[in-house]
Amino acid sequence: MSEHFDLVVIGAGSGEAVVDDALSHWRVAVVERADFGGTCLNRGCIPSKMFVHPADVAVLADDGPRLGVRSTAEGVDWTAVRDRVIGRVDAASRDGEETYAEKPHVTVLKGTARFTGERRLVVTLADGDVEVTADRVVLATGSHPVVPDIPGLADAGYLTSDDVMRTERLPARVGVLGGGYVGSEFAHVLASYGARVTQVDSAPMLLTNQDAEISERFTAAVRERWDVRLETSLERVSGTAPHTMHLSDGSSVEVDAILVAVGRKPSSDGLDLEHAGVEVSEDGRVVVDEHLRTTAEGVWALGDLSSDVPLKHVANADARVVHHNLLHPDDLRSADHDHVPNAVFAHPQVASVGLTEEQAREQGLDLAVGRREYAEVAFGWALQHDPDDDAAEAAGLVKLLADRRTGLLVGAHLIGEQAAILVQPLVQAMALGTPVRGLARAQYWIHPALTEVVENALIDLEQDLEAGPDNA
Ligand SMILES: Cc1cc2nc3c(=O)[nH]c(=O)nc-3n(C[C@H](O)[C@H](O)[C@H](O)COP(=O)(O)OP(=O)(O)OC[C@H]3O[C@@H](n4cnc5c(N)ncnc54)[C@H](O)[C@@H]3O)c2cc1C
Ligand SMILES: NC(=O)c1ccc[n+]([C@@H]2O[C@H](COP(=O)([O-])OP(=O)(O)OC[C@H]3O[C@@H](n4cnc5c(N)ncnc54)[C@H](O)[C@@H]3O)[C@@H](O)[C@H]2O)c1
Repeated sequence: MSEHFDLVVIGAGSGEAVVDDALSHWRVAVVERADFGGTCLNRGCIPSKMFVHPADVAVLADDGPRLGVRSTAEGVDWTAVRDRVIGRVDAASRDGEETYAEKPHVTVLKGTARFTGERRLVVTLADGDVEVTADRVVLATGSHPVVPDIPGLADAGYLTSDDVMRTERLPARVGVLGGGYVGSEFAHVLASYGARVTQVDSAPMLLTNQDAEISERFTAAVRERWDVRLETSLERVSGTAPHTMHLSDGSSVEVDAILVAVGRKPSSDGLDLEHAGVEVSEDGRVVVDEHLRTTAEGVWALGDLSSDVPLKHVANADARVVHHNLLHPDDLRSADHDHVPNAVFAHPQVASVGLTEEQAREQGLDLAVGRREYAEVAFGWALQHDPDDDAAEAAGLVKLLADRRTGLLVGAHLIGEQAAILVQPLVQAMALGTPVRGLARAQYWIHPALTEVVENALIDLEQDLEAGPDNA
C-alpha cells in the first residue's frame, strides 16, 4: 500500500526551503538520504569557508613582517579547526531535521527515493521500502563530485570535498587534482595549514572560468605559495599512503593524500527519472523551463540538479521560485539566472559577475573597459609595503566591462582583498540596469575604504565610454 502526499520534496539541501508553514494545509513528505542541509551546510560552502578563515589568518600572520609587524603563523591546529567546524555544522543539520520532524504537516523520510511511475516513488529507508505517491514532486537532489577513472587512484584511496573536511589529520603532502573552485580554495587551506601542496590541472591556467587576466594573476600569486602544474594530467597513481602521482609531464610526486576536485555532476542518476517522464540532458541535468517545471506534469526541479549555475545563492533563489509556483499555479514566476556573481575564497580572493572580456569580445560587443589597481587607491597603499610591492594582498585589480551601445555594465572582475564584498555594488548595478554614466558620482564612497577602488574603476570605465568606439 502506498502513502499519498500533496507534495514530496526529494533532497533536504535547498529543497528544505520549499517547505514552510505556508504549506501547512498540505501533507508534505521530505525525503533525505543523508544530512539535512545538503552539500552547502555539511560539506560545501559553509564548512569550507570556516576552514578558509583560519587559512587567511595564517597568511596574514606570515605576511606581517612585510608591513613591519613581528608575526608568523606557527601552524594551524587542524584537529581543533575541524572539531569546531564539524561540531557547528552537524548541530545545525540536526536542528534543521528536528525542526521539520516537529511540523505537523511534514513527514520526514530518511532514505533514498527513486521513481517507479509518474509521481510514484519508492523510498528505501533503513528498515525497508515505502511506496509514496504525490500530487506534486520537487526534485532537489543536488550534485556530487566527479572522480575520473585514473589507473591506481581508487586502489590508492583519495579524498573529495565530501570527506576532506572531516579527515583525522592534516596530510603532510597533498596532491590536489583540479584548479577550479574546490581545488583552489582547498589548496589555499591545506598550504596555509602547513601541508606541502602540488596542484595539477589539465588547463593552461587556474580558475579558467574567470576572466583570463584574473586567472593569470591568481595563478601567478598562488605559485609563490605552492607547486602548480598546468597543462598536466595525472596519468596513474601507485602506492598506498604515501602515494606516487605519475604526471603527464614525465615527473612524479610523492604525496600522503590526493584531493580530487575536477568538477561536480548533477545527482540525477539513481532516481530512475525515465519512469517519471522527466527528461535529463546529456550532462545529467534535469531539463526545466523558466518556471522550473520539468517535462513531467506536477514535477519541479531546482538547484544543482537542474541549474546552469551550480551555486548556493542560485539554488536558494530557485527554491523561492518553486515555493511561489507551487502555491500560485495561475501566476507562475520565472527563475532568473542572469547577473549571478561568484567568488573564490582563496588568497587572493576572486569575485566576478557577468561576461569575461573574452566572452564579450566573442559576442562582438563594442566594449569599454575600466580598470583600477588596488595599489592606486589609499587603502591599497595600506596593503602595500612600498609602491613597488606586488605581494598578493597589494596586487589587487578591479576590471569593469561595459557595452558602448547600451552604456550598461556587462562584466565585473575582481581579484584581491575583500573581492567577494567589493563586487556587490556592481552586481546591483547590473541587476537593476543602472547605466554606468553617473553611477560613481551619484553616491558617496567612504574614504579611504577599499570601495574607492570600485569607484575609481567606474570613473575609468565612464571615461572610456565617453572616449568613443573601441579600437581594440
Ligand atoms: C566544497 C564546496 C564548497 C562550495 N562553496 C560554495 C560557496 O562558497 N558558494 C556557493 O554559492 N556555492 C558553493 N558550493 C556549491 C553549493 O554547495 C551548491 O550549489 C548547493 O549546495 C546546491 O544545493 P542543492 O540544494 O541543489 O543540492 P545539495 O545541497 O547537494 O542537496 C541535495 C540533497 O539531496 C539528497 N539526495 C540526493 N539524492 C537523493 C535521493 N535519491 N533520495 C533522497 N535524497 C537524495 C542529498 O543527500 C543532499 O542532501 C560549494 C560546493 C562545494 C562542494
Ligand atoms: N566559492 C564557491 O562558490 C564554490 C566553492 C567550491 C565549489 N563550488 C561549486 O562546486 C563546483 C565544483 O567545483 P570544482 O572545483 O570541483 O570544479 P570546477 O569546475 O570549478 O573546476 C574543475 C577543474 O578541474 C580541472 N580538471 C578537470 N578534469 C581534470 C583532470 N582529469 N585532470 C586535471 N584537471 C582536471 C578543470 O580544468 C578545472 O580547472 C563549482 O562549479 C561550483 O559550482 C563553488
